[in-house]
Amino acid sequence: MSNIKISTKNLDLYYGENHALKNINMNIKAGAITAFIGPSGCGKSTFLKTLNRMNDLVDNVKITGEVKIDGEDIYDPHVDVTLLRKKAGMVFQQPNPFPMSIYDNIAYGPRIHGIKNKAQLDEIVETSLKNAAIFDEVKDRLKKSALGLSGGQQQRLCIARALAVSPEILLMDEPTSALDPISTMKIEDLMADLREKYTVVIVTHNMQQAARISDDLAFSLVGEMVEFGDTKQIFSHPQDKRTEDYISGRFG
Ligand SMILES: Nc1ncnc2c1ncn2[C@@H]1O[C@H](COP(=O)(O)OP(=O)(O)OP(=O)(O)O)[C@@H](O)[C@H]1O
Repeated sequence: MSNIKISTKNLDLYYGENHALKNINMNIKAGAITAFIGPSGCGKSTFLKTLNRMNDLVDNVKITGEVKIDGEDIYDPHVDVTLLRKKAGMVFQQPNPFPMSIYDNIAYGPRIHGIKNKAQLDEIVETSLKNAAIFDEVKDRLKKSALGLSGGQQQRLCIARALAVSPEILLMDEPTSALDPISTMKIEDLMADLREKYTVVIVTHNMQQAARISDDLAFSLVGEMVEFGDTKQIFSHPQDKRTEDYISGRFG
């Protein structure tokens, strides 16, 4: 069990009357890529957001059960949510760079966490951009606006921004769905590089992408986790007829 980074037990989430997550029990491995697939509205994004308490920001949410990261209950009242979100960073579907320079986008998080030294910030900016495989494309324009980058570049910048605060977990909500195939490939290559160093949890509508990049796969339907396990195993021998129907395109 020592390589389990995130675990949920009897996790239920309600938006008002809407029972959006139903008794989710799973163990997410450290240093692996875990992908979530399932039809629109089945609760993939909701689940992802329970892992760094982004749902706290939504009115009328009720969460019961347990979510643990490194064995610690993240819903314990003593948890520092800012530190939790530093540990579990998020990348969204639409690239969302801040309206500021490329450099400042990356330095923003470290500055908030108290790093003021210029040399140290320079180092973090360069390393983060390199780790997100975008440094060479932007190194001569670090002081220019991030909004001048292409969509694919903006998304890699957002990944660099997430990496800049030294997270342990990356939560990625359909990170390539707004991107062209070449940018998608670059992000997939990047995720392969990030594997092992980070625990990556990704929501994707792209079944081929899930098959290509993930180690473990979860398939959900209307809030229920239908099947969860080794990606290759699920694609070759799904245990549940509903999973089989979904991955073979006979569903929805
Ligand atoms: N902020 C919210 N307030 C109320 N209900 C919500 C909220 N966010 C999501 N829901 C509801 O919870 C359910 C799950 O939504 P969620 O966005 O998690 O699904 P999803 O699987 O990520 O969908 P998609 O693939 O379309 O992004 C849906 O019924 C949705 O309408």
